[in-house]
Formats: sequence, structure tokens, C-alpha cells
Amino acid sequence: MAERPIIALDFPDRVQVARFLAKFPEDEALYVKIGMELFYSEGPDMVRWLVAQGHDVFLDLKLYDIPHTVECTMRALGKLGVRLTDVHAAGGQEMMEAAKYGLLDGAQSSAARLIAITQLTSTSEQQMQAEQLVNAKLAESVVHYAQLANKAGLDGVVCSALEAPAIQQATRSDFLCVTPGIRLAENKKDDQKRVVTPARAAELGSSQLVVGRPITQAADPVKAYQTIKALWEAEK
Ligand SMILES: O=c1ccn([C@@H]2O[C@H](COP(=O)(O)O)[C@@H](O)[C@H]2O)c(=O)[nH]1
Repeated sequence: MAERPIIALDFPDRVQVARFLAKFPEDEALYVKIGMELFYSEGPDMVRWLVAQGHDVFLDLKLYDIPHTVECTMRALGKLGVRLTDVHAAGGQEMMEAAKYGLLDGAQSSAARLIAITQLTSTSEQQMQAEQLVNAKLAESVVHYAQLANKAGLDGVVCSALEAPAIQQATRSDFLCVTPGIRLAENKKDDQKRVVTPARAAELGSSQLVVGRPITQAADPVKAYQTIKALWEAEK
């Protein structure tokens, strides 16, 4: 069965999150993402609150630090009951291994999943080459990071759906490709550079969608969520 799209709760505070969630049927268990904006303003209680309501939580803090610091932080995050969390693959194999160890130790279960950011979906090939001084194709850099994350024992990566086929070839069949940069029309330009529609993401082999503004800023967020979910499931 296709996993539900993950809704990015990119709101400044809990009041606005509650107002948004109140639009959905009370018994609908959602898969939601807490990013830096919400976590830094509301703290770990925000995670506990959403988990207590029966929602699955992707805690997207994109950790990137020395291995010891990341391990200890992941141990703390694991205790919150998150289903999914992430680090930057650029932190390296040793850091990713430490993150995985800390997460599983803190969670006291193997259900929590850890994935790595490859190249942000807001990064274009031209930007990557000029600003990161990476002398490679963007897809090569993404696949390289995915292979490193796989070697470190992570469960998958965050990437654009455009890179999902190459990642699946280069890793293993159950390696997750979690894909933001989802838009209902691919020519809609904003800060996201590597963008696909929900149906195209399914065709390309994404494991799961992450969708923020197309849902949170829609006139009817529940309808937008259901439309995206239906388009995704139809092709999955
Ligand atoms: O490469 C990445 C990693 C994370 N994100 C996060 O996903 C959502 C996307 O929101 P939209 O409003 O649908 O653009 C957002 O929370 C990002 O922090 C990403 O976009 N790309």
C-alpha cells in the first residue's frame, strides 16, 4: 500500500498547527513533518503532542555536526517517538553511523527510521557547481550521497523524485527515496528547483512525498491533500 503523503507543517506556532489540523476529520491519522521553524519555536512538546494525537511524525531537523554531538542529539530525538528523522549526508559516513546508533538507542526500538539529505531540492545543478565547488552532475552527487548513506546503514535519503531511479539502481530495493519539491504543475516556480507532480513522482519510484505549501496554503487544504494523495496512489 502506498504511504500517505507527508504534510510539512511549516507554521510558526502550535496555534496555527491546531487551526490547520482541525480542518481534517478528527479520526484521520496523518503523517506530518515538523521542520526547524516549528521545532525551534515550540520545542519537543510539539512532537509529543502530535504523536499523542495518533499522527506519525517526520522530524526534519537535518542534523549536521561532529559524530559525537549528532549521536547524543539523535538519542534525545529518538525518545520523542518520531517515526522518521534526518541528517545531512555531507556530514559523512562516520557521522551518519553515529546518528543511527544514537537514534536507535534513544528510541529503544528499531521502528524509527533515519534518512539523509543529499542535495536540497531547492538546489540547481548550476548552483551546486558554482557554490559548493562540486565538479560533477547534480544527479551524480545525489547518488554518491545515497550510496554513502546506504553504507552507513541509513534507511534512505531525501532527494528529488528525478533522482529516484538512479538511487534505486545504486542502492537496494527497500532504500527509501523521500521526495519534497512536489507541485501540482511542474512549471510553477518558487524556491524549489527540482520539482515534479505527485503522479510523476510515483512513476519515477519515490517512496514517499513531502508536501508543504501546495496543501498548507491552498484555499481548501483538505481537498488539496486528498487530490495529491489520490494522484499519488493512482500511479503507485
Ligand atoms: O531537500 C529538501 C529537504 C527538505 N525539504 C522540506 O520539505 C518541505 C517542502 O515544502 P514545500 O512547501 O512543499 O516546498 C519543506 O518543509 C522543506 O523544509 C525540502 O523542500 N527539500
